[in-house]
Amino acid sequence: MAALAVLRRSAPARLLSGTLCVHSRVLAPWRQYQSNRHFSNDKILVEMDESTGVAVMKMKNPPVNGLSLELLTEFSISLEKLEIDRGCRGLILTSASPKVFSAGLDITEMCGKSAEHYAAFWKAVQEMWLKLFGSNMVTIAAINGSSPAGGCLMAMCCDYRIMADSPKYAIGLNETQLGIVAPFWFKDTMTHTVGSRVTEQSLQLGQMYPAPAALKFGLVDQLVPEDKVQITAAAAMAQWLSVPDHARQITKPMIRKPIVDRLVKQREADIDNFVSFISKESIQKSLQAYMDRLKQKKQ
Ligand SMILES: CCCCC/C=C/C(=O)SCCNC(=O)CCNC(=O)[C@H](O)C(C)(C)COP(=O)(O)OP(=O)(O)OC[C@H]1O[C@@H](n2cnc3c(N)ncnc32)[C@H](O)[C@@H]1OP(=O)(O)O
Repeated sequence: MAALAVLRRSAPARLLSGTLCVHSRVLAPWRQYQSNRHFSNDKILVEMDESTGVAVMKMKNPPVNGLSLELLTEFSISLEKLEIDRGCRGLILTSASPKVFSAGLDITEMCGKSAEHYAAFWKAVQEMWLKLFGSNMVTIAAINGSSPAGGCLMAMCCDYRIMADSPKYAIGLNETQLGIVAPFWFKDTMTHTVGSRVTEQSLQLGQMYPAPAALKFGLVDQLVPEDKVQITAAAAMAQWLSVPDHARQITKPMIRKPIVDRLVKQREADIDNFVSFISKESIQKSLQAYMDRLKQKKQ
């Protein structure tokens, strides 16, 4: 079954055998979507180039692309659509806002809300991670601005990261600076990207790295001038897509599946941990103080 799934993604419909072409008729509803070159909802815009099989997904939640429940939900639905679309082989993830890729989780979703809300929010964060980190497609992050915490997580989920070459833009998992703790799967994702030693230090210090520093230890793979980020991502994607899909798609989970499985096994416990941690009065105070500091910075 797994091999069939891989084959179904890797071969364009016209190259498939009779049996699989019958499947394409069964899947008529998404073929309707396939004919659209663009689809968008409030927070996510997708532009699909059917000639290359590459979708560009833009987060659009101004001013800073905070990962709200709404954005995360739309993100997962959009990614799911692309994942089952046999015409789509690659995803470029970027921001519709200049200067910020994503400010990470929307802190207002974690302040002064009910336990039910926190649980729903955290489930959506998990879902985003499971879908993006576990994607069968080639995923490239075109990081066109700052990318703290959850924004960095999203970028690290991708197969390749291209960032705007400016010391004004920083990336990293800064959770401890907010008085909160990145969960084990954020840590696993960073370890997967840059190794244990850098992760240990970065996570404890909640360190944000200007783009040039991030390149030095492999948190990002390539820096290019800000106005070249998208075109470079498209070129890198073409290179990744020159590898036969079936071989690449069997290789990727050899490394990622054990990491995905760790969260899958502990999803409910991880939600309970988050809800109990974030509901603590001391944590709420800490987040509120951080939000106040962000606002004061402007005055
Ligand atoms: C407990 C379990 C672990 C949970 C794991 C948590 C993961 C996370 O992702 S927590 C979020 C961490 N994110 C940050 O620390 C980013 C904070 N933001 C910034 O550093 C900056 O905003 C920036 C570099 C992303 C952009 O800077 P700039 O262009 O100068 O924009 P402003 O700082 O003026 O922000 C504009 C506006 O947006 C509000 N805001 C910024 N970040 C967030 C956020 N993450 N959530 C909610 N709101 C955010 C900021 O307060 C400003 O609001 P107004 O003053 O009302 O305009």
